[in-house]
Amino acid sequence: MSTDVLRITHLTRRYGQVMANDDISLRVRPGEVVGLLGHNGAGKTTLVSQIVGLLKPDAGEIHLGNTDAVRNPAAARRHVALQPQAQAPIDGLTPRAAIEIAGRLRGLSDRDTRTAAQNLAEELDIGPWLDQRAQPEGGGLSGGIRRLTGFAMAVVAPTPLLILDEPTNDIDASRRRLLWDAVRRRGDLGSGVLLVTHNVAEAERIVDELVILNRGRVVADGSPARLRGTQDSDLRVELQLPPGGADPSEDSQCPPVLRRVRTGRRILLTVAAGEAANAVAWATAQNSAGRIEGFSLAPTTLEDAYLALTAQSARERNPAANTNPHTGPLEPTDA
Ligand SMILES: Nc1ncnc2c1ncn2[C@@H]1O[C@H](COP(=O)(O)OP(=O)(O)OP(=O)(O)O)[C@@H](O)[C@H]1O
Repeated sequence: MSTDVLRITHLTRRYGQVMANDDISLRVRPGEVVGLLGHNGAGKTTLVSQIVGLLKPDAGEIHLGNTDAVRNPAAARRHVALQPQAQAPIDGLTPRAAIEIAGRLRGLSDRDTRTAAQNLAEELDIGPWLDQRAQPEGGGLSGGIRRLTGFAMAVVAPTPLLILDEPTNDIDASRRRLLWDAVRRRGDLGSGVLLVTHNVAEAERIVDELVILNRGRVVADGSPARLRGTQDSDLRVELQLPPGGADPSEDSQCPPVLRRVRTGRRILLTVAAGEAANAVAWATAQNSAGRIEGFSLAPTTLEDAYLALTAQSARERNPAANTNPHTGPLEPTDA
């Protein structure tokens, strides 16, 4: 008997010549928030579609609890709630009606549904719009309120597995924070959560584990601290190059660099905390000499590691390539 709410083993799915999912294995345990990160076209939606039974794998297994989701998708769907990347089709409804309909479809009583809708409106701060009707072509309600309503529809009745596909799209900064807290709370209340996102920096705060997909493959997985791969005290020096500028951090005067990633005209250097003063002095000199347009110093984040990992994977697959679909032009050089 498995205790995992989701277990995927050696999952493979092609579209013609495109290997959309290539031998993917991952698991989500009860109470765990697992972030699934990847560039556009990395294979995230293909993976989610197979978990919820909308697409058949070419090979591999998917289990939701002890239910084989490939053989028995209808039974598996009872274990999972999904907030898809597309906006929920709620035109003609108020958020309250949409959330209550979702609750009833999930088997809640009328009374429990009403209470759940009210509580979610408070948790997500959408009370003022709860009885405002969504109109066609985006009228009546903003994209952010529609997105939050979609989240509320997915979580109105707890499920063992919750899948959220880019849940923060369109949402303003203050409500985004409420939403991240609400996602974390679903994990703390016992659901396993698979969180699909591009937002590496914000996801880092709330996930227990991360799986990084690159061109259909898992290129790294583990806790944010492990994937960051640096000491908590390490610092990031970000350099902004002038148009056509060369990377000045290759010169011998630059303090020792633990990791170096270039995305377009932006260069991210990871340096040890003890090198902070040297790094500032060196960057100030580069700035005065016009080799960079500006710089900043900040703690390292998972984004630095993510960019380095996906760049490394792209380089291994195609040593001649100089681009990465996530970041655009990229010339990574890991120190
Ligand atoms: N119906 C389809 N027919 C052919 N190719 C497809 C189809 N759906 C997806 N693909 C291809 O499969 C790969 C994975 O796509 P997928 O939509 O799963 O990526 P994604 O990580 O969800 O991207 P995004 O972040 O842009 O939503 C891409 O190369 C995409 O072009």
